[in-house]
Amino acid sequence: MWEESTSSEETWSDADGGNEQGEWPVTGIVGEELTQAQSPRYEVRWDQWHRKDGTNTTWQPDMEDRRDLLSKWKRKQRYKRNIAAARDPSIKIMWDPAHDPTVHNRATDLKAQARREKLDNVEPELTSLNWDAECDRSLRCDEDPVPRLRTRRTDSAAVEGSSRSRHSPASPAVRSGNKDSKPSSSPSVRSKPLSQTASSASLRSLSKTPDRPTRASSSSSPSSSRNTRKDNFALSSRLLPPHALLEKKWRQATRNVSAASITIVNEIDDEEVPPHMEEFMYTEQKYIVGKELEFIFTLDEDLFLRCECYSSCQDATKCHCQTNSELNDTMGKNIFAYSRGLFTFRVPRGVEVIECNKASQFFCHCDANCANRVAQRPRDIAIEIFKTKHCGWGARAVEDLPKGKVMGMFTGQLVRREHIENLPDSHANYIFDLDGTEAKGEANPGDKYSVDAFECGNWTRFVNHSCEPNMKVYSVVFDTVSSMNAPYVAFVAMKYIPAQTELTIDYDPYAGEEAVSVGKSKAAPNAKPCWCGAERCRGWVKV
Ligand SMILES: C[S@@+](CC[C@H](N)C(=O)[O-])C[C@H]1O[C@@H](n2cnc3c(N)ncnc32)[C@H](O)[C@@H]1O
Repeated sequence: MWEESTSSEETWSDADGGNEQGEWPVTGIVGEELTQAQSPRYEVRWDQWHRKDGTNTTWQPDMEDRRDLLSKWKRKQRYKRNIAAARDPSIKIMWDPAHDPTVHNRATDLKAQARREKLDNVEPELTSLNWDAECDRSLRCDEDPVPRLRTRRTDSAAVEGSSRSRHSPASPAVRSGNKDSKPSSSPSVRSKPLSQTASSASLRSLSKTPDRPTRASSSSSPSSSRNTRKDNFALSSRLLPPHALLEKKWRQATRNVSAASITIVNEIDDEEVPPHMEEFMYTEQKYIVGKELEFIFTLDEDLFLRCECYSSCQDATKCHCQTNSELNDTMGKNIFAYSRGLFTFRVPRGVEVIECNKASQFFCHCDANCANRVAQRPRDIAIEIFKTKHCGWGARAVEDLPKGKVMGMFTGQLVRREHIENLPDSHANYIFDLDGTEAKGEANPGDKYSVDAFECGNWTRFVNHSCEPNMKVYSVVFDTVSSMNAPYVAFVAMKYIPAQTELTIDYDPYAGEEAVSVGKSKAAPNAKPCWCGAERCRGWVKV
Protein backbone atom coordinates (compact mmCIF):
# COMPACT_ATOMS: atom_id res chain seq x y z
CA MET A 1 0.00 0.00 0.00
CA TRP A 2 1.06 3.66 -0.03
CA GLU A 3 3.87 4.86 2.06
CA GLU A 4 2.92 7.01 4.95
CA SER A 5 5.15 9.82 6.04
CA THR A 6 4.98 9.48 9.78
CA SER A 7 6.51 11.84 12.27
CA SER A 8 6.50 12.34 15.98
CA GLU A 9 3.47 14.57 15.50
CA GLU A 10 1.43 11.74 14.14
CA THR A 11 -0.53 9.25 16.08
CA TRP A 12 -2.74 6.25 15.56
CA SER A 13 -6.13 6.51 17.09
CA ASP A 14 -6.62 2.77 16.95
CA ALA A 15 -3.69 0.45 17.22
CA ASP A 16 -5.66 -2.35 15.59
CA GLY A 17 -6.69 -0.24 12.60
CA GLY A 18 -4.26 -1.65 10.00
CA ASN A 19 -4.45 -5.18 8.60
CA GLU A 20 -1.65 -7.79 8.67
CA GLN A 21 0.04 -6.15 5.69
CA GLY A 22 0.12 -2.85 7.53
CA GLU A 23 -2.54 -1.40 5.22
CA TRP A 24 -4.80 1.26 6.63
CA PRO A 25 -8.37 1.95 5.57
CA VAL A 26 -9.00 5.03 3.50
CA THR A 27 -12.26 6.97 3.30
CA GLY A 28 -11.60 8.65 -0.05
CA ILE A 29 -9.81 11.31 -2.03
CA VAL A 30 -10.49 14.84 -0.83
CA GLY A 31 -8.08 16.98 -2.84
CA GLU A 32 -5.98 17.12 -5.97
CA GLU A 33 -3.14 19.29 -7.22
CA LEU A 34 -0.39 19.34 -9.79
CA THR A 35 3.18 18.79 -8.68
CA GLN A 36 6.01 20.89 -10.09
CA ALA A 37 6.51 18.17 -12.66
CA GLN A 38 2.87 18.78 -13.69
CA SER A 39 1.73 15.36 -12.63
CA PRO A 40 -1.32 15.10 -10.38
CA ARG A 41 -1.18 13.99 -6.78
CA TYR A 42 -4.13 13.28 -4.53
CA GLU A 43 -5.03 14.10 -0.99
CA VAL A 44 -6.35 11.02 0.72
CA ARG A 45 -8.36 10.89 3.95
CA TRP A 46 -7.52 7.99 6.29
CA ASP A 47 -10.12 6.32 8.36
CA GLN A 48 -8.55 5.12 11.60
CA TRP A 49 -5.50 7.31 11.67
CA HIS A 50 -4.98 10.96 12.49
CA ARG A 51 -2.36 13.33 13.81
CA LYS A 52 -2.56 14.88 17.23
CA ASP A 53 -3.96 18.05 15.71
CA GLY A 54 -6.80 16.02 14.27
CA THR A 55 -5.73 16.13 10.61
CA ASN A 56 -6.10 12.82 8.86
CA THR A 57 -5.05 13.30 5.24
CA THR A 58 -1.82 12.76 3.33
CA TRP A 59 -0.81 13.36 -0.28
CA GLN A 60 -0.34 10.35 -2.54
CA PRO A 61 1.37 10.59 -5.91
CA ASP A 62 -0.15 7.44 -7.27
CA MET A 63 -3.69 6.12 -7.03
CA GLU A 64 -3.28 3.27 -9.50
CA ASP A 65 -4.22 0.66 -6.93
CA ARG A 66 -7.40 2.52 -5.98
CA ARG A 67 -8.96 3.35 -9.32
CA ASP A 68 -12.38 3.05 -7.67
CA LEU A 69 -11.61 6.01 -5.39
CA LEU A 70 -10.08 7.92 -8.27
CA SER A 71 -13.12 7.59 -10.51
CA LYS A 72 -15.42 8.53 -7.64
CA TRP A 73 -13.32 11.65 -7.05
CA LYS A 74 -13.42 12.61 -10.75
CA ARG A 75 -17.17 12.11 -10.83
CA LYS A 76 -17.58 14.32 -7.79
CA GLN A 77 -15.45 17.09 -9.32
CA ARG A 78 -17.52 17.02 -12.48
CA TYR A 79 -20.66 17.33 -10.38
CA LYS A 80 -19.18 20.24 -8.41
CA ARG A 81 -18.34 22.10 -11.61
CA ASN A 82 -21.93 21.83 -12.72
CA ILE A 83 -23.15 23.14 -9.38
CA ALA A 84 -20.69 26.03 -9.55
CA ALA A 85 -21.88 26.93 -13.02
CA ALA A 86 -25.47 26.89 -11.91
CA ARG A 87 -24.99 29.14 -8.92
CA ASP A 88 -22.60 31.68 -10.36
CA PRO A 89 -22.42 32.46 -14.05
CA SER A 90 -19.22 34.41 -13.62
CA ILE A 91 -17.36 31.42 -12.30
CA LYS A 92 -14.50 30.17 -14.39
CA ILE A 93 -15.18 26.59 -15.28
CA MET A 94 -12.08 24.46 -15.39
CA TRP A 95 -12.51 21.94 -18.11
CA ASP A 96 -10.50 19.88 -20.41
CA PRO A 97 -12.38 19.00 -23.60
CA ALA A 98 -9.92 16.26 -24.41
CA HIS A 99 -10.82 14.38 -21.26
CA ASP A 100 -14.23 15.63 -20.42
CA PRO A 101 -16.14 17.20 -23.29
CA THR A 102 -19.42 17.07 -21.40
CA VAL A 103 -18.60 19.56 -18.67
CA HIS A 104 -19.09 22.81 -20.46
CA ASN A 105 -21.98 21.85 -22.58
CA ARG A 106 -25.05 23.74 -23.63
CA ALA A 107 -27.02 22.69 -20.58
CA THR A 108 -24.43 24.32 -18.35
CA ASP A 109 -24.61 27.53 -20.37
CA LEU A 110 -28.36 27.60 -20.08
CA LYS A 111 -28.23 27.00 -16.37
CA ALA A 112 -25.72 29.80 -15.91
CA GLN A 113 -27.94 32.09 -17.93
CA ALA A 114 -30.98 31.20 -15.83
CA ARG A 115 -29.01 31.82 -12.69
CA ARG A 116 -27.97 35.27 -13.93
CA GLU A 117 -31.57 36.13 -14.67
CA LYS A 118 -32.60 34.94 -11.25
CA LEU A 119 -29.95 37.07 -9.57
CA ASP A 120 -31.01 40.12 -11.55
CA ASN A 121 -34.52 39.75 -10.23
CA VAL A 122 -33.88 39.21 -6.54
CA GLU A 123 -35.39 41.65 -4.11
CA PRO A 124 -33.07 43.13 -1.52
CA GLU A 125 -35.34 42.13 1.37
CA LEU A 126 -34.40 39.28 3.66
CA THR A 127 -36.96 36.52 3.85
CA SER A 128 -37.24 33.29 5.69
CA LEU A 129 -37.02 30.06 3.83
CA ASN A 130 -38.18 27.88 6.58
CA TRP A 131 -41.29 26.61 8.11
CA ASP A 132 -40.42 27.60 11.69
CA ALA A 133 -40.09 31.21 10.68
CA GLU A 134 -43.29 31.07 8.69
CA CYS A 135 -45.07 29.91 11.82
CA ASP A 136 -43.51 32.67 13.79
CA ARG A 137 -44.59 35.16 11.18
CA SER A 138 -48.18 34.01 11.33
CA LEU A 139 -48.09 34.35 15.10
CA ARG A 140 -46.80 37.88 14.91
CA CYS A 141 -48.16 39.12 11.63
CA ASP A 142 -47.65 42.79 12.42
CA GLU A 143 -43.92 42.58 12.53
CA ASP A 144 -41.03 41.65 10.38
CA PRO A 145 -40.75 37.85 10.50
CA VAL A 146 -37.04 37.61 10.15
CA PRO A 147 -34.37 38.82 12.47
CA ARG A 148 -32.03 41.01 10.56
CA LEU A 149 -28.37 41.15 11.05
CA ARG A 150 -27.29 43.89 13.30
CA THR A 151 -24.24 45.32 11.71
CA ARG A 152 -21.45 47.61 12.46
CA ARG A 153 -18.88 49.12 10.19
CA THR A 154 -15.74 47.09 10.13
CA ASP A 155 -12.93 49.25 11.22
CA SER A 156 -10.40 47.51 9.05
CA ALA A 157 -7.40 49.14 10.64
CA ALA A 158 -8.59 48.16 14.07
CA VAL A 159 -9.41 44.64 12.98
CA GLU A 160 -6.16 44.07 11.18
CA GLY A 161 -4.07 45.68 13.83
CA SER A 162 -5.76 43.93 16.71
CA SER A 163 -4.24 41.03 18.49
CA ARG A 164 -7.41 39.02 18.23
CA SER A 165 -6.71 35.51 17.22
CA ARG A 166 -8.77 32.52 16.47
CA HIS A 167 -8.12 28.88 16.90
CA SER A 168 -8.45 26.51 14.08
CA PRO A 169 -11.65 24.55 13.74
CA ALA A 170 -11.93 21.37 15.65
CA SER A 171 -12.20 19.25 12.58
CA PRO A 172 -9.06 19.33 10.57
CA ALA A 173 -8.25 22.86 9.66
CA VAL A 174 -4.72 21.97 8.73
CA ARG A 175 -4.64 19.22 6.23
CA SER A 176 -1.58 17.37 5.25
CA GLY A 177 -2.13 19.04 1.93
CA ASN A 178 0.11 21.76 3.16
CA LYS A 179 2.84 20.60 0.86
CA ASP A 180 5.92 22.12 2.27
CA SER A 181 5.32 21.91 5.94
CA LYS A 182 4.04 19.30 8.28
CA PRO A 183 1.07 20.31 10.36
CA SER A 184 1.84 21.26 13.90
CA SER A 185 0.69 18.98 16.63
CA SER A 186 -1.58 21.56 18.17
CA PRO A 187 -4.36 23.36 16.33
CA SER A 188 -3.02 26.35 14.47
CA VAL A 189 -4.01 29.88 15.29
CA ARG A 190 -6.09 31.65 12.71
CA SER A 191 -5.70 35.34 12.21
CA LYS A 192 -9.33 36.18 12.93
CA PRO A 193 -11.08 36.06 16.24
CA LEU A 194 -12.92 33.06 17.52
CA SER A 195 -13.67 30.96 20.47
CA GLN A 196 -15.01 27.56 21.23
CA THR A 197 -14.74 24.80 18.71
CA ALA A 198 -16.56 21.55 18.46
CA SER A 199 -15.89 18.51 16.49
CA SER A 200 -17.31 19.15 13.07
CA ALA A 201 -17.93 22.78 13.37
CA SER A 202 -16.93 25.37 15.82
CA LEU A 203 -18.62 27.72 18.21
CA ARG A 204 -16.80 30.99 18.12
CA SER A 205 -16.75 34.38 19.66
CA LEU A 206 -15.68 37.88 18.86
CA SER A 207 -13.45 40.04 20.87
CA LYS A 208 -14.46 43.51 21.93
CA THR A 209 -14.79 46.24 19.37
CA PRO A 210 -17.22 49.10 19.52
CA ASP A 211 -20.65 48.66 17.97
CA ARG A 212 -21.24 50.89 15.02
CA PRO A 213 -24.08 50.90 12.57
CA THR A 214 -23.83 49.86 9.04
CA ARG A 215 -23.35 47.47 6.28
CA ALA A 216 -25.79 48.91 3.81
CA SER A 217 -26.67 45.60 2.27
CA SER A 218 -27.87 44.14 5.49
CA SER A 219 -30.62 45.88 5.52
CA SER A 220 -33.26 48.49 5.37
CA SER A 221 -34.54 48.86 8.94
CA PRO A 222 -33.16 46.28 11.30
CA SER A 223 -33.87 48.24 14.42
CA SER A 224 -37.53 48.90 13.67
CA SER A 225 -38.31 45.22 13.38
CA ARG A 226 -36.53 44.44 16.60
CA ASN A 227 -38.25 47.26 18.39
CA THR A 228 -41.64 46.03 17.25
CA ARG A 229 -40.82 42.57 18.46
CA LYS A 230 -39.60 43.93 21.76
CA ASP A 231 -42.77 46.04 22.13
CA ASN A 232 -44.93 43.01 21.43
CA PHE A 233 -43.03 41.02 23.98
CA ALA A 234 -43.46 43.79 26.53
CA LEU A 235 -47.16 44.04 25.76
CA SER A 236 -47.74 40.33 26.03
CA SER A 237 -45.65 40.07 29.14
CA ARG A 238 -48.17 42.25 30.94
CA LEU A 239 -50.56 39.35 30.52
CA LEU A 240 -48.24 36.41 31.12
CA PRO A 241 -45.10 36.10 33.25
CA PRO A 242 -41.98 36.07 31.04
CA HIS A 243 -41.24 32.40 31.46
CA ALA A 244 -44.82 31.35 30.66
CA LEU A 245 -44.82 33.65 27.66
CA LEU A 246 -41.55 32.30 26.37
CA GLU A 247 -42.63 28.69 26.86
CA LYS A 248 -45.85 29.45 25.01
CA LYS A 249 -44.00 30.88 22.02
CA TRP A 250 -41.60 27.97 21.92
CA ARG A 251 -44.41 25.45 22.35
CA GLN A 252 -46.10 26.88 19.29
CA ALA A 253 -42.88 26.77 17.28
CA THR A 254 -42.00 23.21 18.28
CA ARG A 255 -45.54 21.91 17.76
CA ASN A 256 -45.61 23.32 14.28
CA VAL A 257 -42.77 21.01 13.31
CA SER A 258 -43.98 18.12 15.49
CA ALA A 259 -41.03 18.39 17.86
CA ALA A 260 -41.16 17.58 21.58
CA SER A 261 -41.55 20.35 24.16
CA ILE A 262 -39.05 22.79 25.63
CA THR A 263 -39.53 23.99 29.20
CA ILE A 264 -37.65 26.54 31.27
CA VAL A 265 -36.57 25.65 34.79
CA ASN A 266 -34.70 27.68 37.40
CA GLU A 267 -33.97 26.07 40.75
CA ILE A 268 -30.97 28.30 41.41
CA ASP A 269 -32.14 31.91 41.60
CA ASP A 270 -34.99 34.13 40.51
CA GLU A 271 -33.96 34.87 36.93
CA GLU A 272 -37.15 33.93 35.07
CA VAL A 273 -35.80 33.45 31.56
CA PRO A 274 -32.37 33.42 29.93
CA PRO A 275 -31.04 36.82 28.83
CA HIS A 276 -31.87 38.38 25.42
CA MET A 277 -35.06 36.39 25.00
CA GLU A 278 -37.28 39.40 24.20
CA GLU A 279 -36.13 39.39 20.59
CA PHE A 280 -35.41 35.72 20.27
CA MET A 281 -37.15 33.67 17.60
CA TYR A 282 -37.27 29.91 18.11
CA THR A 283 -36.47 27.89 14.99
CA GLU A 284 -36.27 24.18 15.71
CA GLN A 285 -35.05 22.62 12.51
CA LYS A 286 -33.90 24.97 9.81
CA TYR A 287 -31.52 27.85 9.37
CA ILE A 288 -32.93 31.31 8.87
CA VAL A 289 -31.64 32.21 5.44
CA GLY A 290 -31.54 35.68 3.93
CA LYS A 291 -32.35 36.31 0.30
CA GLU A 292 -28.64 36.51 -0.46
CA LEU A 293 -28.06 32.91 0.64
CA GLU A 294 -31.34 31.42 -0.53
CA PHE A 295 -29.61 29.76 -3.45
CA ILE A 296 -28.05 27.24 -1.04
CA PHE A 297 -31.40 25.62 -0.36
CA THR A 298 -33.15 26.36 -3.64
CA LEU A 299 -30.92 24.54 -6.06
CA ASP A 300 -32.33 23.38 -9.34
CA GLU A 301 -33.94 19.99 -8.96
CA ASP A 302 -31.51 18.39 -11.35
CA LEU A 303 -28.54 19.31 -9.15
CA PHE A 304 -29.80 17.11 -6.34
CA LEU A 305 -28.85 13.53 -6.08
CA ARG A 306 -32.07 11.67 -5.49
CA CYS A 307 -32.51 8.07 -4.63
CA GLU A 308 -35.02 5.65 -5.97
CA CYS A 309 -35.10 3.49 -2.90
CA TYR A 310 -38.57 2.30 -2.05
CA SER A 311 -39.92 3.39 1.37
CA SER A 312 -36.63 3.29 3.31
CA CYS A 313 -33.03 3.23 2.10
CA GLN A 314 -31.40 -0.04 3.18
CA ASP A 315 -28.17 -0.32 1.20
CA ALA A 316 -25.89 2.70 0.92
CA THR A 317 -24.15 1.26 -2.13
CA LYS A 318 -27.47 1.35 -3.96
CA CYS A 319 -28.78 4.64 -2.58
CA HIS A 320 -28.08 7.30 -5.18
CA CYS A 321 -27.94 10.03 -2.50
CA GLN A 322 -24.66 8.48 -1.32
CA THR A 323 -22.88 8.80 -4.67
CA ASN A 324 -20.68 11.66 -3.46
CA SER A 325 -20.47 10.55 0.15
CA GLU A 326 -17.04 9.94 1.67
CA LEU A 327 -18.49 7.70 4.32
CA ASN A 328 -17.12 4.30 3.34
CA ASP A 329 -16.26 0.97 4.85
CA THR A 330 -12.69 -0.32 4.72
CA MET A 331 -13.28 -1.57 1.18
CA GLY A 332 -14.25 1.91 0.04
CA LYS A 333 -17.95 1.05 -0.24
CA ASN A 334 -20.55 3.56 0.91
CA ILE A 335 -22.17 2.97 4.28
CA PHE A 336 -24.89 4.83 6.16
CA ALA A 337 -24.10 6.77 9.33
CA TYR A 338 -27.03 5.27 11.21
CA SER A 339 -28.20 1.92 12.37
CA ARG A 340 -31.70 1.47 13.83
CA GLY A 341 -32.12 5.21 14.10
CA LEU A 342 -28.94 5.74 16.10
CA PHE A 343 -25.65 7.31 15.01
CA THR A 344 -22.95 4.65 14.66
CA PHE A 345 -19.83 6.79 15.19
CA ARG A 346 -18.27 5.32 12.05
CA VAL A 347 -17.90 8.81 10.56
CA PRO A 348 -14.26 9.93 10.40
CA ARG A 349 -13.36 13.52 11.08
CA GLY A 350 -13.93 15.92 8.24
CA VAL A 351 -16.48 13.62 6.63
CA GLU A 352 -20.04 14.80 6.27
CA VAL A 353 -23.07 12.60 6.66
CA ILE A 354 -25.29 12.85 3.60
CA GLU A 355 -28.94 12.24 4.43
CA CYS A 356 -31.63 11.74 1.80
CA ASN A 357 -33.22 14.85 0.35
CA LYS A 358 -36.82 16.00 0.34
CA ALA A 359 -39.19 13.13 -0.18
CA SER A 360 -41.28 13.81 -3.26
CA GLN A 361 -41.75 12.67 -6.80
CA PHE A 362 -39.05 15.15 -7.87
CA PHE A 363 -36.60 14.32 -5.14
CA CYS A 364 -36.00 11.16 -3.14
CA HIS A 365 -38.40 8.28 -3.44
CA CYS A 366 -37.86 7.06 0.11
CA ASP A 367 -40.31 8.34 2.69
CA ALA A 368 -39.98 10.49 5.82
CA ASN A 369 -39.20 7.45 7.97
CA CYS A 370 -36.25 6.41 5.82
CA ALA A 371 -33.36 4.99 7.85
CA ASN A 372 -31.11 7.60 6.25
CA ARG A 373 -33.16 10.54 7.60
CA VAL A 374 -32.31 10.89 11.25
CA ALA A 375 -30.95 14.35 12.05
CA GLN A 376 -33.73 15.90 9.98
CA ARG A 377 -36.50 14.12 11.92
CA PRO A 378 -38.45 16.16 14.47
CA ARG A 379 -36.90 15.93 17.93
CA ASP A 380 -38.77 13.37 20.02
CA ILE A 381 -37.10 14.03 23.38
CA ALA A 382 -38.39 16.85 25.58
CA ILE A 383 -35.73 19.31 26.69
CA GLU A 384 -35.42 21.53 29.73
CA ILE A 385 -33.49 24.78 29.59
CA PHE A 386 -32.31 25.11 33.18
CA LYS A 387 -30.16 27.48 35.18
CA THR A 388 -26.82 25.91 36.06
CA LYS A 389 -24.76 26.79 39.12
CA HIS A 390 -21.78 28.24 37.31
CA CYS A 391 -22.34 28.37 33.54
CA GLY A 392 -25.50 30.40 33.04
CA TRP A 393 -28.31 28.46 31.41
CA GLY A 394 -27.84 24.93 30.12
CA ALA A 395 -29.86 22.13 28.52
CA ARG A 396 -30.88 18.66 29.69
CA ALA A 397 -33.20 15.91 28.50
CA VAL A 398 -36.17 14.73 30.54
CA GLU A 399 -35.59 11.08 29.70
CA ASP A 400 -32.68 8.66 29.45
CA LEU A 401 -30.79 8.79 26.16
CA PRO A 402 -29.11 5.81 24.51
CA LYS A 403 -25.65 6.16 23.00
CA GLY A 404 -26.01 7.40 19.42
CA LYS A 405 -29.29 9.25 20.01
CA VAL A 406 -29.36 12.26 17.67
CA MET A 407 -30.81 15.13 19.65
CA GLY A 408 -31.15 17.96 17.16
CA MET A 409 -29.28 20.44 15.05
CA PHE A 410 -27.77 23.84 15.75
CA THR A 411 -29.97 26.47 14.13
CA GLY A 412 -29.88 30.22 13.77
CA GLN A 413 -29.24 32.79 11.09
CA LEU A 414 -26.93 31.54 8.35
CA VAL A 415 -24.32 34.21 7.64
CA ARG A 416 -21.28 34.50 5.46
CA ARG A 417 -18.19 34.01 7.59
CA GLU A 418 -16.74 37.36 6.57
CA HIS A 419 -19.83 39.13 7.93
CA ILE A 420 -19.35 37.74 11.43
CA GLU A 421 -16.94 40.56 12.15
CA ASN A 422 -19.81 43.01 11.73
CA LEU A 423 -21.99 41.45 14.39
CA PRO A 424 -22.23 42.97 17.87
CA ASP A 425 -20.07 41.42 20.55
CA SER A 426 -23.12 40.05 22.32
CA HIS A 427 -23.53 37.50 19.51
CA ALA A 428 -20.07 36.10 20.05
CA ASN A 429 -20.88 33.17 22.32
CA TYR A 430 -23.63 31.86 20.08
CA ILE A 431 -21.85 31.55 16.73
CA PHE A 432 -20.91 28.23 15.17
CA ASP A 433 -18.52 28.13 12.22
CA LEU A 434 -19.56 25.54 9.66
CA ASP A 435 -15.96 24.53 9.18
CA GLY A 436 -16.06 20.80 9.72
CA THR A 437 -14.64 19.99 6.30
CA GLU A 438 -12.53 23.04 5.70
CA ALA A 439 -8.88 22.72 4.89
CA LYS A 440 -6.29 25.34 5.58
CA GLY A 441 -4.63 26.61 2.43
CA GLU A 442 -7.15 24.94 0.16
CA ALA A 443 -6.81 26.40 -3.32
CA ASN A 444 -10.48 27.01 -3.94
CA PRO A 445 -12.29 26.85 -0.64
CA GLY A 446 -15.47 28.49 -1.91
CA ASP A 447 -17.81 30.41 0.32
CA LYS A 448 -17.68 29.91 4.07
CA TYR A 449 -20.55 30.23 6.48
CA SER A 450 -21.33 30.47 10.16
CA VAL A 451 -24.54 30.23 12.13
CA ASP A 452 -25.50 33.00 14.53
CA ALA A 453 -27.91 31.79 17.22
CA PHE A 454 -28.09 35.00 19.21
CA GLU A 455 -31.40 36.31 17.86
CA CYS A 456 -32.87 33.07 16.58
CA GLY A 457 -32.09 29.43 17.12
CA ASN A 458 -33.15 26.50 19.24
CA TRP A 459 -32.30 24.78 22.53
CA THR A 460 -28.81 23.79 21.31
CA ARG A 461 -27.65 27.39 21.77
CA PHE A 462 -27.81 26.69 25.52
CA VAL A 463 -25.51 23.65 25.40
CA ASN A 464 -22.54 24.39 27.63
CA HIS A 465 -18.96 23.19 27.35
CA SER A 466 -17.51 20.30 29.32
CA CYS A 467 -13.97 18.93 29.16
CA GLU A 468 -15.61 15.50 29.54
CA PRO A 469 -18.72 15.99 27.39
CA ASN A 470 -21.57 13.55 26.89
CA MET A 471 -22.45 14.72 23.35
CA LYS A 472 -20.49 15.47 20.20
CA VAL A 473 -21.40 17.15 16.94
CA TYR A 474 -21.15 16.05 13.31
CA SER A 475 -21.90 17.71 9.98
CA VAL A 476 -24.93 16.55 8.06
CA VAL A 477 -26.16 17.60 4.63
CA PHE A 478 -29.68 17.39 3.24
CA ASP A 479 -31.88 19.51 1.00
CA THR A 480 -28.76 21.07 -0.43
CA VAL A 481 -25.45 19.64 -1.64
CA SER A 482 -22.09 19.31 0.13
CA SER A 483 -20.32 21.68 -2.20
CA MET A 484 -22.48 24.55 -0.93
CA ASN A 485 -20.48 24.35 2.35
CA ALA A 486 -23.56 24.85 4.50
CA PRO A 487 -24.19 21.58 6.33
CA TYR A 488 -26.25 21.32 9.47
CA VAL A 489 -24.47 20.57 12.74
CA ALA A 490 -26.14 17.70 14.57
CA PHE A 491 -25.75 16.87 18.30
CA VAL A 492 -25.49 13.21 19.27
CA ALA A 493 -25.22 11.42 22.64
CA MET A 494 -21.73 9.89 22.91
CA LYS A 495 -22.82 7.51 25.63
CA TYR A 496 -25.87 6.56 27.65
CA ILE A 497 -27.06 9.76 29.34
CA PRO A 498 -29.45 9.46 32.30
CA ALA A 499 -32.46 11.79 32.36
CA GLN A 500 -31.85 15.24 33.88
CA THR A 501 -28.09 15.15 33.23
CA GLU A 502 -26.77 18.36 31.70
CA LEU A 503 -26.07 17.90 27.99
CA THR A 504 -22.62 19.18 27.04
CA ILE A 505 -20.16 19.24 24.15
CA ASP A 506 -16.45 20.01 24.09
CA TYR A 507 -16.06 23.44 22.48
CA ASP A 508 -12.47 22.53 21.58
CA PRO A 509 -12.24 18.75 21.31
CA TYR A 510 -8.74 18.63 19.83
CA ALA A 511 -7.42 20.45 22.85
CA GLY A 512 -9.06 17.71 24.88
CA GLU A 513 -7.26 14.99 22.96
CA GLU A 514 -3.96 16.75 23.25
CA ALA A 515 -4.43 17.17 26.97
CA VAL A 516 -5.10 13.46 27.34
CA SER A 517 -2.18 12.37 25.17
CA VAL A 518 0.49 14.69 26.55
CA GLY A 519 -0.92 15.18 30.02
CA LYS A 520 -1.21 18.97 29.83
CA SER A 521 -3.08 21.55 27.89
CA LYS A 522 -2.32 25.11 26.89
CA ALA A 523 -5.09 27.66 27.30
CA ALA A 524 -6.41 29.03 24.02
CA PRO A 525 -6.21 32.74 23.39
CA ASN A 526 -9.44 34.35 24.62
CA ALA A 527 -9.98 31.42 26.97
CA LYS A 528 -12.21 31.82 30.03
CA PRO A 529 -11.98 29.83 33.25
CA CYS A 530 -13.89 26.61 32.82
CA TRP A 531 -16.55 25.67 35.33
CA CYS A 532 -17.48 22.29 33.89
CA GLY A 533 -16.45 20.51 37.08
CA ALA A 534 -15.13 17.46 35.22
CA GLU A 535 -12.45 15.40 36.89
CA ARG A 536 -10.08 16.03 33.97
CA CYS A 537 -11.12 19.65 33.44
CA ARG A 538 -8.54 21.55 31.36
CA GLY A 539 -9.20 24.63 33.46
CA TRP A 540 -10.27 26.86 30.59
CA VAL A 541 -12.95 27.09 27.98
CA LYS A 542 -12.37 28.61 24.59
CA VAL A 543 -14.58 31.60 23.87
C1 LIG B 1 -23.30 28.75 23.71
S1 LIG B 1 -23.36 29.61 25.19
C2 LIG B 1 -24.07 28.42 26.28
C3 LIG B 1 -25.31 28.95 26.94
C4 LIG B 1 -25.05 29.93 28.04
N1 LIG B 1 -24.67 29.24 29.25
C5 LIG B 1 -26.24 30.84 28.31
O1 LIG B 1 -26.63 31.00 29.47
O2 LIG B 1 -26.76 31.39 27.35
C6 LIG B 1 -21.66 29.63 25.60
C7 LIG B 1 -21.32 30.44 26.84
O3 LIG B 1 -21.71 29.78 28.03
C8 LIG B 1 -20.70 29.90 29.03
N2 LIG B 1 -20.11 28.58 29.31
C9 LIG B 1 -20.41 27.44 28.68
N3 LIG B 1 -19.72 26.41 29.20
C10 LIG B 1 -18.95 26.92 30.16
C11 LIG B 1 -17.98 26.35 31.06
N4 LIG B 1 -17.70 25.06 31.06
N5 LIG B 1 -17.36 27.18 31.93
C12 LIG B 1 -17.64 28.49 31.96
N6 LIG B 1 -18.53 29.09 31.13
C13 LIG B 1 -19.18 28.31 30.24
C14 LIG B 1 -19.65 30.81 28.48
O4 LIG B 1 -19.98 32.13 28.86
C15 LIG B 1 -19.82 30.63 27.01
O5 LIG B 1 -19.35 31.74 26.29
